[in-house]
Amino acid sequence: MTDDEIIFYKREKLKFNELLSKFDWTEDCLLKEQKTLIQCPIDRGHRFPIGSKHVQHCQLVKEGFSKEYLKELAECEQEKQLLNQSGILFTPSQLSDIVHRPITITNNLPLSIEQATILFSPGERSLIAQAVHNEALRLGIVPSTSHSIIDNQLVQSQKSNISQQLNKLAELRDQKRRPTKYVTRPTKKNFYDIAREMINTEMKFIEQVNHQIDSDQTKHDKDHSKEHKHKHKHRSSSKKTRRSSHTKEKYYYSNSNMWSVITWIRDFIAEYTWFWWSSNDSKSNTVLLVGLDDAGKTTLTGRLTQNRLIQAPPTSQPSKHEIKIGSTLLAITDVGGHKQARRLWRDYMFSSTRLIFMIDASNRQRLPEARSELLNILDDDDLKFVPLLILANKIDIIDTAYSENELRYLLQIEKYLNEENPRIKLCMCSIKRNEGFTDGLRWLVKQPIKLDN
Ligand SMILES: Nc1nc2c(ncn2[C@@H]2O[C@H](COP(=O)(O)OP(=O)(O)OP(=O)(O)O)[C@@H](O)[C@H]2O)c(=O)[nH]1
Ligand SMILES: [Mg+2]
Repeated sequence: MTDDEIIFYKREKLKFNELLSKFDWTEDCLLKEQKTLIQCPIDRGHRFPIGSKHVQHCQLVKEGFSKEYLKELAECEQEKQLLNQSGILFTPSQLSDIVHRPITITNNLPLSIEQATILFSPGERSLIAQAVHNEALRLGIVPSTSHSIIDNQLVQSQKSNISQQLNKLAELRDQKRRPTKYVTRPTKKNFYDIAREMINTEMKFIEQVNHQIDSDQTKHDKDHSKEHKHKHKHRSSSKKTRRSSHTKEKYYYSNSNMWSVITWIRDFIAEYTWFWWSSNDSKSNTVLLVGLDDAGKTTLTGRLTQNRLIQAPPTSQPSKHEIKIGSTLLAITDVGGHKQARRLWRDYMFSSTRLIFMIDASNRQRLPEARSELLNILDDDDLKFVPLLILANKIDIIDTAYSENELRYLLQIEKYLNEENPRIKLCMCSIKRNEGFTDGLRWLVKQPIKLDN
């Protein structure tokens, strides 16, 4: 099987399993236990192994116990009995007092369990059950020593309180973990990288010096011409020129040695290494993967390298991964996305020939932040020839995920996409569901690149 066929097969299998789980089936049920399965008398779509408690659960769900709120079977039975058979009637106004809100129903209690579930929240049901129980005790319908459903409900609500607290603590822990200190791993640089860096730094310095000299000179010229406007009209201009060249010479003199070394290195690289740059495959296929934290970058690298859904902690160090798209080998660097890490993006961009910007399409609050980071890259003149793939991830979260058209508009990337040969591409994807990104990656590797960006 080819890679594509394997991916297709896995994706279809995932969809199939999701479908099965909706009917409470599993693949195992279908393949191995066909003979031992029986049909559910309540819902004909359900099949279940003999001996399981499926029918009772199904009955409870039908009676109005929601699946999420499913309690122990015994507790449900107790609640049903109390509500249905106590014979205790509450008027709507008494009911309003119990649940502390206006009630619109016209008939009196006892409520059937279906009505109770439809009309009242679990908390309110527990208040009603408490009131019914108290009334039953008062009338002597239930013995005072009986184990009440209230106790069960208390236990139930305590259980859910504890799990809520645990969830909150877990959230807090995750929030605290995100802004961890960013540690940069020393990168291995070769001779050419070091030379390039030296040249860039020195050229910037010299440009600054030149700029400073020019602005000093202009200022000085203005003052000077004011002072000697009438007196030394002709002499001043020659002095000015001499002063100017003298100052410049002074600066150049202090840097002249360095300047000549740099010029020599630059010329050397330009003349003798063009072949090396253009033939070096790894250099021409270096991809930088950026995007806000929590967008799913590391999850993508897991998909690409291990072909499975990984759960990674927030990235604290840049990491490099090699993957093959068709016959092309790509070296993808995943630099984290939190604020400290973003400072490094630009450094890495210059040693990369292609970019991937990942967005969490389902996170509406953080879209403006993602847009501003994206536009920073798109508006950077130094990067205007670098092909950029925008992966809008997490479209499986259908409640909040933006559509492609909405994103094109909200990210303000229409103008870049409408160019004749756009250097950017937007792909809607879900790394979790393993879909939507392969086309984008293929497009990215096919883009022509300019090596000396
Ligand atoms: N629902 C959904 N969740 C996803 C998807 N992709 C990634 N996630 C989840 O998003 C969370 C963040 O994923 P990471 O890959 O760690 O995010 P990151 O961009 O590497 O974040 P940093 O390392 O902090 O920059 C994880 O909990 C993933 O399971 C997806 O396609 N759908
Ligand atoms: Mg990460």
